Amino acid sequence: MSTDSRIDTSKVATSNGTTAATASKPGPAGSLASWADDRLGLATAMKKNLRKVFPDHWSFMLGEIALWSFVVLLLTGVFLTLWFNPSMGHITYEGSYDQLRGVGMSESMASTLHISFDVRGGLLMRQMHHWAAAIFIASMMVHLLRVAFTGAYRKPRELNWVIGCLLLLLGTLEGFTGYSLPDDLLSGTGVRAADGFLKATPVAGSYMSFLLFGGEFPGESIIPRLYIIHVLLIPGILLALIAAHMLLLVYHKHTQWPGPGRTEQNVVGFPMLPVYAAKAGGFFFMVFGVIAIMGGLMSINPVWKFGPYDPTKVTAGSQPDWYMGWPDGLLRIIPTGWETVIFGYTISWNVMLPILIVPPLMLVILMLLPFIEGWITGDKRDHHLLQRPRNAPTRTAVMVSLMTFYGLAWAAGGNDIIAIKLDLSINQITYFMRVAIFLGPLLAFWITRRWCISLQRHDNEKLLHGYETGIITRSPEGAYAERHLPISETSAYTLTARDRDEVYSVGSDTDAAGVAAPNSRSERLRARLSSWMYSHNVQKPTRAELEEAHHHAEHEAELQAGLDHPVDGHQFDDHRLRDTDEVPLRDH
Ligand code: HEM
Ligand code: HEM
Repeated sequence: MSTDSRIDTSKVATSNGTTAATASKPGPAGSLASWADDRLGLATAMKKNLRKVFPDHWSFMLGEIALWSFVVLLLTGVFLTLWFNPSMGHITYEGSYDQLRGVGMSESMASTLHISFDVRGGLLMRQMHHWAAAIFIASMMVHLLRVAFTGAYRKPRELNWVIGCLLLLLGTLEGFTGYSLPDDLLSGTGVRAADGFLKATPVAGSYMSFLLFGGEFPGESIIPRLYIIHVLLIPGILLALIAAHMLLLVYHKHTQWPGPGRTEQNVVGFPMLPVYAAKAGGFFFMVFGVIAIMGGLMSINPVWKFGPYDPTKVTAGSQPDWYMGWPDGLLRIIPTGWETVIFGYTISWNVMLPILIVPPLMLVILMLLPFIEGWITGDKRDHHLLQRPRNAPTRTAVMVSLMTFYGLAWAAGGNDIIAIKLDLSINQITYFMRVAIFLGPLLAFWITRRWCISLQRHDNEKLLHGYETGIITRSPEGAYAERHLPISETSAYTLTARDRDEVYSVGSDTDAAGVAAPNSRSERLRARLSSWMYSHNVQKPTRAELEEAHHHAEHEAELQAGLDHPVDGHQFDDHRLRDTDEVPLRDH
């Protein structure tokens, strides 16, 4: 309190252009704060933001895991730079790891071994860095799914979604450049694959490879270059984008789940200070702690077992880091020999499709999702209340379909491991995957959509007839019936807190003078997509239906009078439900 009022007073003094002394004499911290505020004017902004309210839900911590694991990456990464030597200069290893003594290797590999065996806490830092990288990218992906499945990417958060997609891309590249640095057999195999992918680019491929490697592969420049990309270029861009991501988050305010008292206009939650800051701070230490335990107890990337890179060797069962697995999987199942020769240039479809075409296409599709959805629905309203996945069956199904494609491609990346563990032929796995990668996503789409629609139907059942109690009663006529009791007020609110779907329809194709309306073809497409998107969705019951069900329930209760639990007739009272007949404002 006292700091607040002091900051306030000094602000007034500055804006009046006077240097009048403040009412009470500030302590050293207060003076410093006033001094800084006179020059930076941060007090007003800080005051507003410290009172900022954040809604609470477990799924909102996924973005935080990404944030805190990134901080761990920065901290451990800086430690590693103190000892890591990004040089391809050739030396003979003479360090303390017995089995590799006398073996020729690059200085970067030798320094990685040095960090692992001779630097105090070095192996812990390396392993923490590597585990943090795996967790960073995993948490980003699950966070992305949370955002997509709840419709949080709708207006006005589309740009933050796009920034998120860029973060995912850069995070993946950062991971790849990172595990290429030690120059062990596994990382060298990855770099050689990257060289092959570059060279598969039509026309410019060999020039690009020559530029990146500073001549023929592997050359002497690649590790120092990847090092600068890894410790300076990408972290710099990541930091800037994460800052933009957070600023937009504060500007838009966080979304919230619908519930009593929560509207599109307010945010219900805890203030930044003291509650949210304490929770977030505590959560940082938990993420740090988990990564430290993993780094301390679980071995990851034991480069001394792989040995130094040698272009003539590839270990059996080499696997990239998990997030690189899916393009590798596509590469493993694509039929070989798909090539076209045009004007003497070879176009290698078998490399281009799985690496240069499909993954970038997936990224573009991902980035465009909110824009495509917004265009089809014609919905231009701001959305701050989240949707349950079942209430957007087509969106949910599209996401599950994309996940299935990703999952199958990822599993194909481990075809050798699956073959060994399950004692299968690698060819059988390859043939299976070639079919599954097309059929799986379609099937997943269909099942998910039907599943969501069934859940919607189930919700309506609960609203109209209450929940099944499991109590079976027998009427005087001998008929058996299950007792239904009304659901709780909060559940009733949650189930009705959604808008009706409005199918987009095209007006007349021609105007009064018979002139074709502009874009009528695209408008027709939009209307068709919109009706496909919403078809079969179950809309929430109307007020009339609810009242009808309510009277029916009361009637039943009267009939069953004398039973020990009277049926609560107030389930559908007005104040307990969101107005079910509310028609959302729509601006096409
Ligand atoms: C470096 C990686 C990332 C960090 C550190 C990060 C961090 C965060 C945090 C802390 C939040 C608020 C808490 C929460 O909703 O979980 C958030 C929200 C958000 N993030 Fe991320 N995120 C990252 C990547 C992504 C990705 C990959 C996407 C999607 C492609 C994304 C899209 C969003 C959106 C749209 C919101 C607003 C959600 C809402 O208000 O409900 N972010 N992010
Ligand atoms: C999103 C951020 C980052 C990711 C995903 C990431 C990922 C990785 C990975 C997977 C490795 C291989 C580790 C191993 O040897 O097992 C690595 C190595 C390394 N990283 Fe990072 N890193 C990130 C940020 C940073 C930053 C900010 C720095 C330094 C400022 C840094 C410095 C290093 C160094 C020096 C190595 C080589 C040391 C070694 O391999 O033992 N990293 N990184």
